Order: sequence, then structure tokens, then C-alpha cells
Amino acid sequence: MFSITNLVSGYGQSQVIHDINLNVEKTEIVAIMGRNGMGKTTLFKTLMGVLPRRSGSIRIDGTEIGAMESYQRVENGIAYVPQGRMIFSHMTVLENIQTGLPAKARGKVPEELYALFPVLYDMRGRKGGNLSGGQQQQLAIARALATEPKVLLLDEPTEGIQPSIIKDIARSLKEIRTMRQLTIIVSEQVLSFTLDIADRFLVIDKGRFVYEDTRANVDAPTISRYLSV
Ligand SMILES: Nc1ncnc2c1ncn2[C@@H]1O[C@H](COP(=O)(O)OP(=O)(O)OP(=O)(O)O)[C@@H](O)[C@H]1O
Repeated sequence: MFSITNLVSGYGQSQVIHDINLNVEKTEIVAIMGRNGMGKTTLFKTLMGVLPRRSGSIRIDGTEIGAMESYQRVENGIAYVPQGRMIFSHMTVLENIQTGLPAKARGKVPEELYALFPVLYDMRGRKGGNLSGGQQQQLAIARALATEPKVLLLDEPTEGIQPSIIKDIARSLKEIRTMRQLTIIVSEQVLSFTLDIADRFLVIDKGRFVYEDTRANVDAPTISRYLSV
């Protein structure tokens, strides 16, 4: 459904992503685990077109998006929740969500988004900057979902968030995956969160995948070793 083939990217003289290949099925949740600086954010930026690819292919349902502008990639069904959330702090919760809505929605937020994250309904008139970290993360996810994606990328969603909210986010993601038939790729350093949600696990090390296994066979101690070196 979503396929990455021989993807290469980097900054200036330095190559960061080395020939990455990945196929993700519809409704599958894949976790990309790795320490700081291993290339998770660079991979996601390349998938979104924030950073140009050097070579390789990125396809959604067979459509090549690798040469498109970011907004065209979004129109083709990919959405991104960046590390640090990047919500608009001077805009209200409602306005933040509306930035993700397609024109045809005419500014109306789908009920199901508020059903997934009731706190966002309660806080819809508040400025984004006044929300807690966990609420901001839910807002960033809702804003991405407003674009009606087929593939959702989440970059370290648990960073700086308290454990009870992490559990809520895990539950919402599993729910939305079923509800929307969504494919999810999540980058993380927190293994407990991904063990809760992922169907498949990969470890990225210096821009290459060095470990891959399914939920049934996952070797948590090996992944932990990669995360702690
Ligand atoms: N704008 C940039 N210019 C040059 N090099 C960069 C830039 N951003 C990241 N890098 C380098 O690319 C490599 C991968 O960084 P990246 O941010 O993708 O890692 P990460 O796995 O997402 O880690 P983190 O959790 O710290 O964001 C690192 O060596 C980093 O120093």
C-alpha cells in the first residue's frame, strides 16, 4: 500500500538515509525505533517532501509521490505529525484543526475527530499554546487526521508526555486505524509505547534498517540494546 524503495537523502555533503526499503500494508502500524541522530526525522522529512530525496521512490497505492511538493503529497494521502508537535500556539484549537481540513469541509471539523479526542472539543476556543504537552500532541494528531490521510507519520509522539496521556494516545491511534483503515508509521525511542501499538518493528541505525520483526516474534531486549548503546 505504502512503499519506499531505495530511498537516499541527506543534507549538503552528508548522506543520512542510505538506501532504505519498506513496504507497509493497509491498517498496519509500523514502529521505527532508534536513538537520537539515527535518521528518523530525516526519513520522515524526506517522505513528506520537506527535504528532497536524492534517489529512490515513494509510492502510495502505486502513485509515485517522491517528486511532488509537500502539499501534493498530502493531497495524495500522506500526513505528518512532526517531532515537537509544531502546533500554532497563537491560534485556537479549532483554528489549528481547520488548517488541516480540505476545502470541501468548509471549516467544519468531523465529529469523529472530537469523539477521538474529547478534550479538543472542550478546549476548541483556547489558544493552542495554552494546552498541556499531551493535549498539544492530540491536537497535532487531529490536525493531521483532518487531511483524511491514508498514511499517517508520527515522529516521536511520546516525547515529553506523561504516561497516562501516552496510553490515551495509543488507544486513539488503534481506534483510528480501524475506523479509517489507516496505515501508521511511528518513530520512537520508547519501547513500551510501540509494544502496545505496533504490528511490526524496525530499528534504524545510522540511516539503515538493522533489525526487523513482527509483533509475534519481537525481540524486545535486542531493540532495547540498540536504543541504549
Ligand atoms: N538540518 C540538518 N543539517 C545537517 N545535518 C542534519 C540536519 N538535521 C539532522 N542532521 C543530521 O542527520 C542525522 C540524523 O538526524 P535526525 O534528526 O534525522 O535523527 P533522529 O533519529 O530523528 O534523532 P532525533 O530524535 O534527535 O531527532 C544526524 O547526524 C544529524 O546530525
